[in-house]
Amino acid sequence: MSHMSTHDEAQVSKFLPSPKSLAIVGCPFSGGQPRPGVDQGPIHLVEAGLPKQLEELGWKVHFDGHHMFEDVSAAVGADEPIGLLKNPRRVSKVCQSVAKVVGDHAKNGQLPVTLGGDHSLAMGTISGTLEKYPDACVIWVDAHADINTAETTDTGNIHGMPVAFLLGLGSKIDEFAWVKPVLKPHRLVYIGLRDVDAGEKRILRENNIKAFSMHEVDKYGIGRVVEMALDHVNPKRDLPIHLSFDVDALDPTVAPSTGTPVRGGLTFREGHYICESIYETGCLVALDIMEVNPSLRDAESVKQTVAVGCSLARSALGETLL
Ligand SMILES: NC(=[NH2+])NCCC[C@H](N)C(=O)O
Ligand SMILES: [Mn+2]
Ligand SMILES: [Mn+2]
Repeated sequence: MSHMSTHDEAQVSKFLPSPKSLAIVGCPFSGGQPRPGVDQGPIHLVEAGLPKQLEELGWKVHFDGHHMFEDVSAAVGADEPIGLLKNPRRVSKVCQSVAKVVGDHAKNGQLPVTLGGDHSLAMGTISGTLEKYPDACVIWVDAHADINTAETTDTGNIHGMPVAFLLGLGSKIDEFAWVKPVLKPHRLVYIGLRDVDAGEKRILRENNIKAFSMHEVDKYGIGRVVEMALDHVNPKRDLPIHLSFDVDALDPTVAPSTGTPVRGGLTFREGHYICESIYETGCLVALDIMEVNPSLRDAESVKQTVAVGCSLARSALGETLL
């Protein structure tokens, strides 16, 4: 049964030194989208006990407070839109500083766990990861593709655009010149998509980007989908993996407190299965948990969404059911 071996073998990391060590990068930032409150996501995740939960999984956990970005905001001042793009300078500066923090942790041999905050932050986290691991692949779990360019965006919300910046798509914007086109289309795969704009569908097609929408999850089941996704970006399971998890990939009944919920999403188990399987590869080098917004919906929904954010992180970092 060697083909079924991974689940019961304690998988050691292929890229991190031991003892295994992670750094929580709390990013209370909401400038990539219009709804206030998503900046409180990381604060709630930490207050719910995430650092201690990860310690209990055997990680040495570094957390020295959230990154407040005050200096950045002060330096930016008034932030007029550039074309349709909202808060462009603030988003750019914050992501640039996140890239530095994440990159430094990665270079120290720590696994950065970035807590959002809105998904524009992934422009920073993935830039940081790729600086240390240039051949890393990205698994993007989301209801949305977040691959709009300055030309295709309808909303101007930059949390719908980070992937385009990382791939170097769309017109160049001076304020984002620090974002290098470090990600290659064949090193990116999506799981969970179900609300993709027309312009984004064209971009996915034209760039041959592999995506497993909810249609494929229904058709093949999550087990096959994760296997096919890994076979696409990491066929030999020898490349580092950056997992960027937007909680709106989950069905709104599972993760209600998020800014752009879309019905028909991943079940609780499907979401956790993705995280568990990626941990089992031994290739995970960075994790993002994004778009928890504790100011949306009722108190019970908030508690549920924060708890699910914590449990996704635990699953990606080694928690098993048995
Ligand atoms: N990270 C997210 N929740 N993104 C939602 C993006 C929605 C839409 N496609 C937009 O560009 O505005
Ligand atoms: Mn999303
Ligand atoms: Mn997203």
